[in-house]
Amino acid sequence: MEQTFQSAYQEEKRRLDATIAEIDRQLQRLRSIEVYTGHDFTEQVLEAGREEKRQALAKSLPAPYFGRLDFQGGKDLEPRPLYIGKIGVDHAEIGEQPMVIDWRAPIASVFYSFTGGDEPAAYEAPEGIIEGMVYLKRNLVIRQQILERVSDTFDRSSDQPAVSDEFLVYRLGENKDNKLRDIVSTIQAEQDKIIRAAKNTALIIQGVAGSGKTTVALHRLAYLLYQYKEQITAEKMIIFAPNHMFLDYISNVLPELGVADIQQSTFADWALQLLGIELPVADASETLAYWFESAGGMPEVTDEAPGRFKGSIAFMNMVRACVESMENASVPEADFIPWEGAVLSRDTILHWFHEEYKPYPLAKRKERVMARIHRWIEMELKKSPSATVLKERKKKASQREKSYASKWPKYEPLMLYKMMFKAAKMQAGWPEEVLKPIPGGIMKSTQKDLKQNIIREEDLPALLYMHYLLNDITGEQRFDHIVIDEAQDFSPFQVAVLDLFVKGHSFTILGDLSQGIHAYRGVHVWEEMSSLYAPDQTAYFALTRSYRSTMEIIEFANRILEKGVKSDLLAVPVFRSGNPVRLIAYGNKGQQRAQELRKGMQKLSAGEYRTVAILTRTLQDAQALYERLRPDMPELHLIDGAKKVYEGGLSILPVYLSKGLEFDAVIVADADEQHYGASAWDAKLLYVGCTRALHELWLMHEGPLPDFLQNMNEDIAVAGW
Ligand SMILES: Nc1ncnc2c1ncn2[C@@H]1O[C@H](COP(=O)(O)OP(=O)(O)OP(=O)(O)O)[C@@H](O)[C@H]1O
Repeated sequence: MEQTFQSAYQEEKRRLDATIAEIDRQLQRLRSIEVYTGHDFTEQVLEAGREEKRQALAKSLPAPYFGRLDFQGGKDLEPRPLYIGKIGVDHAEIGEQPMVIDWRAPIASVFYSFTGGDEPAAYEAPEGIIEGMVYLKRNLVIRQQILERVSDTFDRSSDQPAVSDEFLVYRLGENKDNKLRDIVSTIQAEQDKIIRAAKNTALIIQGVAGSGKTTVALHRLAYLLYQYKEQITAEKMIIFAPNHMFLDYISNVLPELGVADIQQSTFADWALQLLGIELPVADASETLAYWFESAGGMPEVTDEAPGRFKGSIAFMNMVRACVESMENASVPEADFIPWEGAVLSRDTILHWFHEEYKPYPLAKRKERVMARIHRWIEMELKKSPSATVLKERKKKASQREKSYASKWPKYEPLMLYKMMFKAAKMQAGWPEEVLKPIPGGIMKSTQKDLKQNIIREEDLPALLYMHYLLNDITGEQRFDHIVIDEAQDFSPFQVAVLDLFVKGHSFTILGDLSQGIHAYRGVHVWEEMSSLYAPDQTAYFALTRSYRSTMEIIEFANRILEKGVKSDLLAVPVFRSGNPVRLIAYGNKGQQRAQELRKGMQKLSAGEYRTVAILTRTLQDAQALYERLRPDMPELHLIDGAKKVYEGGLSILPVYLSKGLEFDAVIVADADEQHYGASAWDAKLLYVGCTRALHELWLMHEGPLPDFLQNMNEDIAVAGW
């Protein structure tokens, strides 16, 4: 065995040395060509191509590839070793197979989709489906040109050929720093299917915590840019994530994959910028405090919660009806009379507005009609009997034209939205039947907000929709692709409105209903989103394997889902065993709480763990504990909603802000009945908290644990330090 390994290592070392020498040779050759700075277009294009190649070669030099696949496909007479890397490198000789194949190339899909067995593997080449046999799948760790590890995931010549998780487990066992990483070397078959799914589909991905949703979505962007390079550009792709800290946390993955310039934003920031509204969105902490910090647990969520109501398709329809009724009431009541004796009848203007310019959006239509009126005036002026009369008429007409235009309503979303909620306007011809279903409480609170120029996040879909109806969005302004992360917190109206801003329903929508702790505004079932599309416009994927945590942590979290959330969306762990979860009762005196948490954190961070977090039930708790712990732990970071950068190291944060992040070790500060009640929502909060841990999870409590944490099997959880 050792001998086989040694010979494999030697073989790969030779191949690596040869590859590096060849890449270096190509790079030196390109660098020796003088950079063209002249004005000849053809030369400029050639120079751009050379520069792109120089950069690609330089980037691939430290670690040209990470995998090898021995594949006999199509007309091959014997298996060919294919080396797969982040960047493809062509052979210097024309006609030779590439030295390194880009991980996104069709043939590389076999490296990911092959799951063992004697059946032929297949991939979709431009010329059709190519079938073949896999003989070897090998993972290689290369750092700074040094071959560090050779690991065979599948070898048909071995006694029991089966695909092993050994290399994946090795990778998952590594500690994490403050940024999410790429996973090109260990993408799993079910993830690869999502990454390579067709562009013009609204993909909805339900994935358990730690199943790689965020990571997969980012790899999908890199894949789309490679596969559809003639049709799409990075600048026209956007990722929506819940907050700036999360965007910072994921900010390394795309550059690692060689992708730049993809837009990344929160929905609110993007919407406000597009609308040209300079007001900030109201601080969400009031809303969060209402739902997360209420003394008696979370208030009941109904469809009349402001976020649920204003996020519904019913509300979208109301907004449309309002804009339509505005259209009918648009044209000023009277005829247009530029001077006594000349009349442009209202009927003619109505005809222009409602018939001739119907294809244009409202704001454009108004512009067109006013321009037409202007042309009509000019024609009429030509009929003037004398220069003096002409002068007089010109002056009058210009004043009356301005005054007529001012009677025309302003087509501006915020103003229209305010009108929609203004009771007085309703009586003055606003379609009452449309507005009647707005629940009284929402009507009142929105009127109050708008009077004070306060816009909340849940108002944004309506404002965007109004913007769309008034101005339309041209093909040029549309995105090529949109990614929505943590989509369970998005509303159907948000997605429906974003659909107007993207070409071909090209979406990656990913989330986890079990982590739906913002259910007062998000979806409760995925059908709320998939029903927006015809069946052939959407596809649904479920990811059930969880890669983040050890088996013990995943099993522990599964029990919370089963018993507390009553969900069957359970996670399947990768075979990576660690320590059992610890359930630790605080010492007798309540004031020892801070000391014991400090002790816990110090124990966990003394070893190899680089990121350790304390998760509290509320922000207030996190702030108070931070103040107590900081004097002895100056390296501790407090994460509140306003934080823009995730620094890693030691953190303290409320559990609801931990969504999307991960830490080597997690301490849940108050996992008792008093802090987490019996509701499914409390269980979801704890589920989110527990699933943040990669290697170690401790739950501290004072008094009894909630029901759903009791009677855990000893293999999964043990009591005490
Ligand atoms: N195929 C894989 N190979 C190696 N690591 C993986 C793989 N898939 C996921 N991971 C790792 O699992 C962890 C979880 O990934 P990610 O954050 O993308 O999951 P998620 O489904 O978005 O999680 P959550 O919903 O819990 O926030 C990350 O550390 C990621 O690197």
